[in-house]
Parts: sequence; C-alpha cells; structure tokens
Amino acid sequence: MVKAKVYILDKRFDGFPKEEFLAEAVYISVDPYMRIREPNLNLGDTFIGDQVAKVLESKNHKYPVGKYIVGHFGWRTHTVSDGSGSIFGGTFVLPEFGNLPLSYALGILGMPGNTAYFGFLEILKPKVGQTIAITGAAGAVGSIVGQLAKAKGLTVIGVTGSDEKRKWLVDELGFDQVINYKTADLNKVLPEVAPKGIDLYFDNVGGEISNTILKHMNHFGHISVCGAISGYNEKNPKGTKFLNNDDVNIILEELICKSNNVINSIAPIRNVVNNNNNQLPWYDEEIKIKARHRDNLYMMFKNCQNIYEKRQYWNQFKVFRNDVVNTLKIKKRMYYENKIDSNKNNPKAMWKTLKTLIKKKNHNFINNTILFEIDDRIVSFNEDADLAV
Ligand SMILES: NC(=O)C1=CN([C@@H]2O[C@H](COP(=O)(O)OP(=O)(O)OC[C@H]3O[C@@H](n4cnc5c(N)ncnc54)[C@H](OP(=O)(O)O)[C@@H]3O)[C@@H](O)[C@H]2O)C=CC1
Ligand SMILES: CCCCCC(=O)/C=C/[C@@H]1[C@@H](C/C=C\CCCC(=O)O)[C@@H](O)C[C@H]1O
Repeated sequence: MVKAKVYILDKRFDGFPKEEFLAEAVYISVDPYMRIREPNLNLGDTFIGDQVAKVLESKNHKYPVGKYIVGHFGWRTHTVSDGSGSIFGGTFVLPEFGNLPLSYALGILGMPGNTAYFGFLEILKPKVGQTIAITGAAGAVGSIVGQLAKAKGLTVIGVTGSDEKRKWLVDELGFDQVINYKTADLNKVLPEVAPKGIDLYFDNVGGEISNTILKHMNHFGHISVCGAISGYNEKNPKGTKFLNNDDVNIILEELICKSNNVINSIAPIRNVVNNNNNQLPWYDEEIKIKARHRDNLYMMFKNCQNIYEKRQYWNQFKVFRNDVVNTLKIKKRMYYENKIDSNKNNPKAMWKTLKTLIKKKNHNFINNTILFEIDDRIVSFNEDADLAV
C-alpha cells in the first residue's frame, strides 16, 4: 500500500515570507509594570517581559547569528521572531559591551536606566545646591536617580524600606540621608534632614509616602511622577493627593501678594485704615484683641521665608480668622436679640430695627409676608404684625 503525503493550504499567501531568526534567552527581566499588565493576560499566555537573547539561527540580515539582542519576547527560553515590535517597542541588536555584563541592557543601560536619566534630567531640570527626595530609592530606577543627582551636585534624600538598603545607599552610592519609611516617622524626620525644604521629588511609589513628602516641598518645586508601586498590589489604591486645601490657599495668598507688589510698584496706592468693622455697635474689646492677633499672624505668614513656619502661621491665622468671623456673628445676633426684646411692646421701634437687618438683595415678598435672611436663618414677617423667627 502506498501512503501519500498531502500538503494542504493552511493560510493564504500574504506578501513575502517573513525573515525570521531563532534566539535563546540569556537574561530575563522582572519589572513592577508586570503587576499592572497581568490582569490583561489570559491564563496560559506566555508571561510578558524583556530579555537579552543570543541569535542562534537567522534568515534576517538585521539579526546576524552570534549577536546579542533585546526583545520583548516574554519569559521563554527560545523565540522565533522577525524582530517586529510590540507596544513595548521593537527588537534591537546590542552594541559591543566589552567587559560589561550583558544584564546591564535590562538595567542601567536599558529601560530603568533611561527612565531614571530622562525622568531626572528632562523632567526635574536639577540645579546645583537643590535638595531632592527619591522614593523607591534602592530600586532599579531610584538608585540610578540618586547617583545622577549626586553627580549634579544635589543633596540627596532617599526613602527605602530596610536598614540594609539604607546602609547600601549611604555607604556605597553616596546618598546624603536615607529614611527607612517602615521604622521612621517621615513627617517628623523630613524637616530634620531637609531643613531648607525639598526642591525636587522623584516619585516611584505614590500613595501616603508621597502625600507626606509633598507637604515638605518648597514652592515652585518639580515632581517627576514615575510610578506608584505602593498601590500596584491594592484593589483600591489610595493614590496621591497632589494638592490639598491648605496648599491652594497658601499658593493663592502668595499669588495675591506677588501681584499686589507688581501693581504697587507701578501704581502705588495710599494706605487707608478701614474702620467699618470698628464702628459696628457689636464690635467690642474681645473682637478687637482677636482681630489684632489674627492680623499679626497674617503678617508673620506673609513675611516668613521658612516653609515649615509659614505653614504653621497660616494654620494659626486660619483659626483666628474663623474665630473673629464667628464671634462677630454671635455678637451681632446678641445685639439684635437684645434690641428686639427691649422693643417687644413698641412695634414701631421693632419694625425700624428689623428694617436695618433687611438688605435689598436678600428679601422677598410672598403675599403679605416678607422673607429675608439674617445670617443663615430665614425670617418671615407679616405686615399684620405676625413675627416668626
Ligand atoms: N514611567 C516609566 O516609564 C517607568 C516607571 N517605573 C516605575 O518606577 C518605580 C520603580 O521601578 P523599579 O526601580 O524598576 O522597581 P524595583 O522593583 O527595582 O524597585 C521598586 C522599589 O519599590 C519599593 N517598594 C515596593 N513596595 C513599596 C511600597 N508599598 N511602598 C514604598 N516602597 C515600595 C521597594 O523598596 P523598599 O524595600 O525600599 O520598599 C523596591 O526597591 C515603579 O513604580 C515603576 O512602576 C519604572 C520604569 C519605567
Ligand atoms: C499606570 C502604569 C504606571 C507604570 C509605570 C511603569 O512601570 C511603566 C513602565 C513602562 C512599561 C509600560 C508598560 C505597561 C503599563 C501598563 C499600562 C496598560 O495599559 O496596561 C514599558 O512600556 C516600559 C516602561 O517605560
């Protein structure tokens, strides 16, 4: 009996056959982004990742046999590829490394090194003498940023999660200060290690650690938001709060101060004392003292150059500002309650008192009833002398 071999048409011709090569993995990379990509994979898929590989066979002149290449082939020992790219970039042939380890192509000379180099120099635009904080400091990216920052003449403060890494960063990489975020109170230690505040922040971790560091940054500082590894394992990551209300208020006040300075230098204004409040019948000695204290704190906030003290003055100023407003409200209410009470039997006088409380823009007539606001309360008054508060 004769057995025939039949070659079937499996797929349609499409252009020319691909020029492929066979490569064998030498180094495979493990990176934080894999934790984020993983949900996009199906069970059974080859796990993602870059690798350094050696070309074993080739029908592609761009990838000669014996050359070392970097490709996003995933975690596998052997790969047949035509070198075309993925969303992670294309395959490329490595230059001669001499005595350098080929693993550098996945580290300092590869993706993490480039991230550190451009994320630091291009985004932070460092200047000699500045202070930089780096989180994830002992990681592939953070450890390179710290060394670049030292070479650029910066004071470098690292944040890491173990004393062993802390020692390595200080003793071998030359970081000026390293804080162990697992054992130290970052909020307390930062002012001690960065008395002039933080100018630049290279953020690898996000979340609570970043929120704390942001509180200690100087105005007009730069932040390189590189990654947020503290949230990668969380179902509901906390995220970073880049601005809180206090910051917005301080920035606004500074902006007003600065624009006032510019306007004053062009068209100086004459200072006049606004005595309006002082003339209010309920403005007494207690309010006067509180208002003076409030104004002093505001002047101290305005003139203070130290970021930590500035924040403290602003917070104290807010307490006194709110206290003055609340005390004024209470005194005003007491004043009118007394007045209305003492005019109980004198509708004419009472009506006169009420009229002083009615502002044109905040009263309304409905039928014969007038509705108006005193502070936050709606008050109705009927012309037939029906008074309800
Ligand atoms: N934007 C981009 O193109 C790129 C961004 N990245 C991002 O940069 C960051 C660092 O990457 P890479 O250096 O390669 O990573 P590594 O794995 O080398 O280092 C990560 C470091 O993060 C620290 N870490 C882990 N969990 C936490 C946590 N919950 N809180 C605080 N620190 C933590 C660990 O140090 P410790 O023991 O000190 O906690 C570890 O050293 C990642 O967020 C990554 O996603 C990386 C490459 C490119
Ligand atoms: C929100 C993702 C932040 C991750 C930061 C990071 O580590 C980036 C690394 C890139 C990596 C990007 C790959 C995938 C990110 C997941 C986005 C998605 O849509 O699934 C790779 O391209 C090289 C690094 O620059």
